[in-house]
Amino acid sequence: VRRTSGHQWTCSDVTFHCTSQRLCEQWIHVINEQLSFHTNRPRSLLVYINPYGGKRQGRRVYEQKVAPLFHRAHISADVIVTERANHARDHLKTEAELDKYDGVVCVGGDGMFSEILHGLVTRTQADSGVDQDQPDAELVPCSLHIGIIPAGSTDCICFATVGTNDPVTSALHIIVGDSQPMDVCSVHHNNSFLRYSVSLLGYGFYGDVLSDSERNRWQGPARYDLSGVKTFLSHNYYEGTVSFLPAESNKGDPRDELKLNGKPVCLVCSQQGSTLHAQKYKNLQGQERREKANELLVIHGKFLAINAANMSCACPRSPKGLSPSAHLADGNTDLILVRKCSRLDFFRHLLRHTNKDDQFDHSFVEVHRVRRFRFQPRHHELASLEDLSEGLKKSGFSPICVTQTTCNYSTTHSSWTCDGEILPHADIQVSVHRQLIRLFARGIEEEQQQQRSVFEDLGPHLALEPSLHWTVD
Ligand SMILES: CCCCCCCCCCCCC/C=C/[C@@H](O)[C@H](COP(=O)(O)O)NC(=O)CCCCC
Ligand SMILES: Nc1ncnc2c1ncn2[C@@H]1O[C@H](COP(=O)(O)OP(=O)(O)O)[C@@H](O)[C@H]1O
Ligand SMILES: [Ca+2]
Repeated sequence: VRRTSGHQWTCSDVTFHCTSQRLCEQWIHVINEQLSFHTNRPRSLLVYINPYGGKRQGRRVYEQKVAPLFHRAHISADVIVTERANHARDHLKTEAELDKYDGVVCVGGDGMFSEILHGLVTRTQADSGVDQDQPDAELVPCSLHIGIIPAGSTDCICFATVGTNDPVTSALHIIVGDSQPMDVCSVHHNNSFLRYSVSLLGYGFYGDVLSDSERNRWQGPARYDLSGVKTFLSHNYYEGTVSFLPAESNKGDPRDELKLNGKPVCLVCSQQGSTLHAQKYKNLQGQERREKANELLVIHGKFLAINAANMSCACPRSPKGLSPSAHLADGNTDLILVRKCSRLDFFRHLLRHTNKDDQFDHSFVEVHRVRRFRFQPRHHELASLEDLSEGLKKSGFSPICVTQTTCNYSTTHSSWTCDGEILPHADIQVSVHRQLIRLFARGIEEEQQQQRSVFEDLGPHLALEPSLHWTVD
């Protein structure tokens, strides 16, 4: 494996020249033996392909770019091309013989990943007798790793855990057996389970974009641009109450400039992080400790967007993501509240998702790292009445704003987008489950890490004797 630019990996060949046939056979034997010590590397995978994701290239991408690499790496793969939505989820939940596999691979976008996530997590809880309807249930982590071959529209989960949306790079991360733990949010409504989420839970702006874009799915990835512009012009805001349990103090702040975000050595995501915290925590006395651990903060307001980013949500549209310092595996999600503001201010904020400026540095934006939160929309009728009187006061606004204010009367509720799927309820409770799943990935590598050979990362097993004469093509 060779690293190229922009976090991409390619396959590279190494040719060994030996002085005799016997020596050559010895080397082949030793190399195969050493490779067999790499128990992390998968040998058998279950692959689901969504043929309709993104630009409908999933099948071609798998057959032409990924299957030949799996074959070379002696990985066997059982492939299922899905025939309907939720085919992969249902198969994983009830039928799949999971004992036969070292991992599950999805070829598609975030929606397809979400199917695999639901299939595996639900199956694991059912097998372990855990009731996922209980919001405070302690969920059992999944034993199988998940690999993502990006072939969807946004592919944010792949981008934010690998650093690029390239099928060959993802296939190579699977082949070398990389492992990246990931937090999963559970979403409940009135104490009954709705969905799991790993990337963005968005109410208001992003929820509206998703709801609108579903009607134009035939446009492929471009549907988000059209709906993005329409939703921005609508400038709808929504009233409600957000209550949340803040993260423990050692988990950093969403406005930190963290260099180790999501990396294997990241103290916040690793076990050391919890130990550091335990030490600090001991200093709090009994009663005070219990209060601090369960103190809910409550914020009431009118919001253009409420976003819970369980990871950075970096993607090609937003290379740093909605919350650049969010961790992949710290047990928290970053709750971003964008209050009602002018259209121009909201545009400035959105623009910062696409460049290096700090998107939280606005008076109308606040961000909190949280373990749990709840959102309750304001009661429909009350909100309509108040919006009506406010709309009249606003008659000095530009024509487009006046027209839209009229539209706001009927749109007091938005919808939540949950990794690109629309939730049926606005009143939700969300809890983060730390490191519930593991991906075949390693987080986005720093520049220095990228200079290293992937062989160095594989550790001492592949440190070949220097007496061998070899050339690299
Ligand atoms: C002035 C220009 C403003 C442009 C702002 C663009 C900011 C984009 C941030 C996107 C964050 C996306 C987080 C991930 C969401 C995906 O899970 C979801 C489904 O993905 P998939 O199944 O692969 O289609 N995608 C979206 O929600 C798309 C949002 C696009 C909003 C413009
Ligand atoms: N064979 C199929 N036919 C129709 N829909 C499917 C099929 N397989 C999966 N899906 C659904 O397609 C939706 C979008 O899939 P995804 O791969 O995320 O593509 P995109 O990124 O373009 O949204 C998901 O909700 C998934 O459940
Ligand atoms: Ca997290």
